[in-house]
Amino acid sequence: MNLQTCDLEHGTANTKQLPRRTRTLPEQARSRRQHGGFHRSVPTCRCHQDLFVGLDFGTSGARAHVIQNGGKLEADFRQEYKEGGELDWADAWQTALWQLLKRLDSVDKSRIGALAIDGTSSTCMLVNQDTLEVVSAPQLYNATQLTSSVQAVKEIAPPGHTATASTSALCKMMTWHNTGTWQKAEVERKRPCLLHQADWLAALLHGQTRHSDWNNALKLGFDPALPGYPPWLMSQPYAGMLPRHVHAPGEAIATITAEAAARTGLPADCLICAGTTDSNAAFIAAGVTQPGEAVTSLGSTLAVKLLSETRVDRAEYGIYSHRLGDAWLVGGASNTGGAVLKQFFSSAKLKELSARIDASSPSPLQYYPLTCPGERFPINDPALEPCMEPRPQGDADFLHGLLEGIARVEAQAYGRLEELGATHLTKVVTAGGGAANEAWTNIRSRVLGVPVIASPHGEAAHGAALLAQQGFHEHRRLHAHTTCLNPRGGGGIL
Ligand SMILES: Nc1ncnc2c1ncn2[C@@H]1O[C@H](COP(=O)(O)OP(=O)(O)O)[C@@H](O)[C@H]1O
Ligand SMILES: O=C(CO)[C@H](O)[C@H](O)COP(=O)(O)O
Repeated sequence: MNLQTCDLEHGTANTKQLPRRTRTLPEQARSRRQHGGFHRSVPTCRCHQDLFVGLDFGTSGARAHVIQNGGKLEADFRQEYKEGGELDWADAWQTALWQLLKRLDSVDKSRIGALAIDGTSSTCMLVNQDTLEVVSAPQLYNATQLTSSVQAVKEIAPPGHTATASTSALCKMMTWHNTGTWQKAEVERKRPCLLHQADWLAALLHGQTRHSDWNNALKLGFDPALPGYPPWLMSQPYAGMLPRHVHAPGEAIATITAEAAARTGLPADCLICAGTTDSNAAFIAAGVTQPGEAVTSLGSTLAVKLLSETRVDRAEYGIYSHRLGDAWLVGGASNTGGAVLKQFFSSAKLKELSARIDASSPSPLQYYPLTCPGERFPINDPALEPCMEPRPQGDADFLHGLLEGIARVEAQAYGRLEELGATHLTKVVTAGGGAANEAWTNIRSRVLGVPVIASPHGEAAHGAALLAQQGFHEHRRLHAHTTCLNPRGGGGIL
């Protein structure tokens, strides 16, 4: 496999780093044509800009990583979502965005050259494409759609396409179509369009409303191999709702708007780059480059990504392939994970009980830990019931059963990928909150039968920052002497 790539660490071509991003010239030309090309204005040397920001919007909170050229951590922050009964997710994310950017005050913001955002996959909403106001409540990554919506997608998409999964962004678009949501918004002149969580948060900074990335758009039906939307999707009556410009992750979209620059203190020529999803960002942060190596994101949920020489898309198992440059990240996301543990134990209790577990001995308990009925992968069954009974007397034994149960789901996941033709698993690098648990790491290594290590950079936000760094250097290479400025006083389409 061609791993000739753009080195995420140093922004230069390298033969050992992640796969190089490719965009077809027609697409680039089309993009510029649609936007009348990019504005040449006062040249900015950018040589002073050597810091890059990654923002990760996960399930339990948001994080910011600021890195120096080369990837060394300059600063990092975590921002919990504001508490609230019926959490207004869009408001919670937006609040966390401005809070996180405010906390960058401790950094020399004039040195920040670019920023990228990752979010949870297929989390999306309808927004007003003129004002970015939210038109329909966000549907989260694990929100199972109406059977009628899923059936309608299965009638238009190829068999096994990831968009046919009951939680896909396309099934959410189909729900908004079948319930007349977008049509009603049109009549009310709310100019609706679909954006993913990461797309929308980035749009609040760059002011453009129809942009997404290969990874976020995958479960909407975007085909990263083209790259583009397939004819079966473009012929749908709601095709006009879809993001018009789908970028390779990390590609510079625009410079920050004047309003956002004034609000955040970021420099007027700060590039806002296309983002990705949280588990792809975690993969990038882990620095995995060899086929057969994999990254398990052990956060609120369990998402696995295997660097494979072959693409595998089998929605009946919840399996899909993301593209990263010329490589395929084959995997899926389970509803099991840390959120189940959080139902029973605080992080401190998890540490205390984990230290009492003998990881070398298998737990006799046969659990399938879930917070509620419904599983996406490796079993794609919206009605799958949790199995966490019988509960033993001792909490340490109970936790051992839960950790072992989640490890078995992980092993079943990787086993399924190999059964279906993905590259043989040789090593797992762990990201997310669970990576810190040594006992769990040892349990997982025993159950998986391969070495398991914690990612050197366990936070997805680090991967997003590497994407911003890559986008900055790529943009600088393409526009060595000029910087496009947003017609609204910030940055426009590049
Ligand atoms: N020591 C630990 N052992 C196992 N799981 C842990 C530990 N500490 C935190 N977690 C789990 O990590 C999860 C949070 O990880 P994080 O990567 O922040 O998740 P997300 O981004 O999906 O919200 C929580 O669900 C918590 O249960
Ligand atoms: O479960 C999730 C919530 O954290 C992940 O965002 C998501 O499902 C993983 O999907 P992808 O592989 O497209 O990144």
